[in-house]
Amino acid sequence: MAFDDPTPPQIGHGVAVLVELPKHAGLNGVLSYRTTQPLAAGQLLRVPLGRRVVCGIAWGDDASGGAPQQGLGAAPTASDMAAPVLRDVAEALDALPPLDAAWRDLVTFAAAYYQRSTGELALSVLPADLRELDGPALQRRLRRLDKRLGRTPPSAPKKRRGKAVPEDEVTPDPVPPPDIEPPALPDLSDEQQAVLDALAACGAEPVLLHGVTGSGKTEVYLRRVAAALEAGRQALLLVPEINLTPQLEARIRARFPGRVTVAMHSGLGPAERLQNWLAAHLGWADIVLGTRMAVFASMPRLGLIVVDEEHDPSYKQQEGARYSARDLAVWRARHQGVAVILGSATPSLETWHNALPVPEGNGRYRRLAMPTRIGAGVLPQVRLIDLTRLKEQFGAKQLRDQPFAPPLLAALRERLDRGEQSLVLLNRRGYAPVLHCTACGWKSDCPHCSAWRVFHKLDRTLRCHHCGHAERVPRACPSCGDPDIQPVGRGTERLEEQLAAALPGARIGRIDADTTRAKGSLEAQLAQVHDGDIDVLVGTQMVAKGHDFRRITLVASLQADAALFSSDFRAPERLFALLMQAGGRAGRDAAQAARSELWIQTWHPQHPLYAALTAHDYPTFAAGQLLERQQAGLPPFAHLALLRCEARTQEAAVAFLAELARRAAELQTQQPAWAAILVYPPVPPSVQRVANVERAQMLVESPSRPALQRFLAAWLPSFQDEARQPGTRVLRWAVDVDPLAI
Ligand SMILES: Nc1ncnc2c1ncn2[C@@H]1O[C@H](COP(=O)(O)OP(=O)(O)OP(=O)(O)O)[C@@H](O)[C@H]1O
Ligand SMILES: [Zn+2]
Repeated sequence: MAFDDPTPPQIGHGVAVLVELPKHAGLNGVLSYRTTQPLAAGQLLRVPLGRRVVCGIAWGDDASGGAPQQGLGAAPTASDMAAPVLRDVAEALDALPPLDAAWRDLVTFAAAYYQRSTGELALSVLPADLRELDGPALQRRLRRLDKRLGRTPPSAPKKRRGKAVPEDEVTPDPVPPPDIEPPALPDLSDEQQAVLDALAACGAEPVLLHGVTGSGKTEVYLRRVAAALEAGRQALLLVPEINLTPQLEARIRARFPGRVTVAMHSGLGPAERLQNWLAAHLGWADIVLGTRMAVFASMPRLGLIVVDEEHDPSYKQQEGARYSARDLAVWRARHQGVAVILGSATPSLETWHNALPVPEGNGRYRRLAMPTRIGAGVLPQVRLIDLTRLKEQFGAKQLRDQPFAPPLLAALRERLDRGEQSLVLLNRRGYAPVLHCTACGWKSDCPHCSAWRVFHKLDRTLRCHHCGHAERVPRACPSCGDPDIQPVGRGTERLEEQLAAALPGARIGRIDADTTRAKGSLEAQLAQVHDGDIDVLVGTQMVAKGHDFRRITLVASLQADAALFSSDFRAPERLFALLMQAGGRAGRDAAQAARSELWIQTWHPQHPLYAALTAHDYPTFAAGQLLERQQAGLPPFAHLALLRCEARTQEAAVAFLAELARRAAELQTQQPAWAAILVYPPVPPSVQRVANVERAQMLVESPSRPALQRFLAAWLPSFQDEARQPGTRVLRWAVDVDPLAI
């Protein structure tokens, strides 16, 4: 690759600079400029672009083929191309070391894989504030950071006329931690010890740590982090949603006093995000704890990557470059020759398949298991309640008004009497998913979306969860005027109300997206649970994962069945993971574990998913799912891309995709290797219209990943072409490689 060339451009020569330009611009984001000083590849710059001055990254010398950026945004003509007059680099931010080759390779790979421009991806993963900084502002930020961390800022690299600044000279040395008494460590369980021995021996091979909930995976991560820090390296810890686990950050800081831990996630303010990024990039931070965006952290001494709860869908970015941070973490670790640990009690089927030995799987990862809970704690006993029998016994009305089977209610009361906590899961917020008029059949649909508006009783609104459209609840039916409009179905608000009625005196709490909007409110509510101020917690999947609740001994899931029959082939996998994780919140204290239970109310108690769940048997569940996937030609046995299109009308969206399909067929006749790729007809997604925009999607399936990659790259120009056609009514289109939700 051209940018690996360590020779910097000569003074007065052209330099290729990466700027934030989308792929549509056709340049992959590389433009040429003139420089009057030697620039190392990866150096952050300020460069003129059109009428603005923007952030750029020196990407190699001019031979790497940037288009000239000249004039005031004028399009280059053929004669300009012959003798380009380059604009000058405005400024080099040389108080910062350049982004290293490993980082540049990572963004180059990610951009190509997810079909984005390198410039767009590379700059979008830098903190917004960094992109705005000029030299003096950067100096001020560095001094502030230096004060906070007590480190000396790097001096600007020595300028040597026409000579490279070798990368190892700008890579910071690790700073020895101050002498602070480390906290006492727990004695490792035999399983933890065995896993750690194996990890110490297995070098940079990717590892799946398959440990049941409460088996002590976090302790294993922390020991490996400690080993990396001792070796003078930095550690990167990825978690699905950091707000959900404030505990973890505190635990890491307590474990590594004197070391610098920084967080990277979207909940941080811009100034803090920049500080933390700088600390990582300068090598001052030893540990980076972050969500998916942190996979792009610049870490010059990276020595370990951990991906906790690797199966979690939030590792997949759902807009812009739709990258999978888990997959990029594995790529990055392999590319840099560092260890990566993927941890989960319910691995994604892709990862499981990678970790199964040949011939069942493909043996790419090492699999290490921790099948038992810490302190001889047992996993919760699973109890299935047959809703069909319940309905026969009590009638439909009773089931609506009082949604708990009598034995479940008795079990909840028992917990209450013993002073233990319960968690009731319902994956639907609001009071009721729809309001309905008993006289004329009117339903609270959203005028802008193909969806119902949800009834929120607290503020008496009807709110669309897709477009946000909210209105006061009408007093009477807007269609026929009848005053008898009724909530249909149940959300967490209503469940909270029904629980309060069924369990007089119990302190009931609710945690969902509605109760946690204010900053800090989730932390406060979780603290209430941990402090024992709540007896029964009602919540959505937000509370099902990751939390180390010590006093919960009962978890109940009230209506989970929908996922069994979803058109999304990943729905059963997600349901299994959710229920396993939710059950995993119960009985985490070994003293109480023996009587911990996971209750599931279902219309389909015979379903094999529930049988596997009852036996806590992930491998059997996974084997069944993998067999189905293999027979149906689905991931991990095939590779998918999903094309999404938005337009004012459904016809326009479908026509756009249909035209692309036609062009795909043309391409396929040209290249025999692409003949096996299937392009399915365009279809509307489950919610077809959102905020008055019609959506359509088209699935592309390939038995080979490289073939799909090359095919998409060849196909993409026709998208740009088609979208530029005069009279096109397409608003947006996007390519989602390895889509998670179909
Ligand atoms: N060796 C040990 N000795 C005593 N306690 C331990 C040990 N290892 C872990 N623990 C404790 O056991 C509990 C569960 O551990 P941890 O949270 O790491 O489990 P986990 O495998 O990450 O679970 P989950 O997948 O449910 O998040 C924690 O409270 C932790 O402090
Ligand atoms: Zn809407």
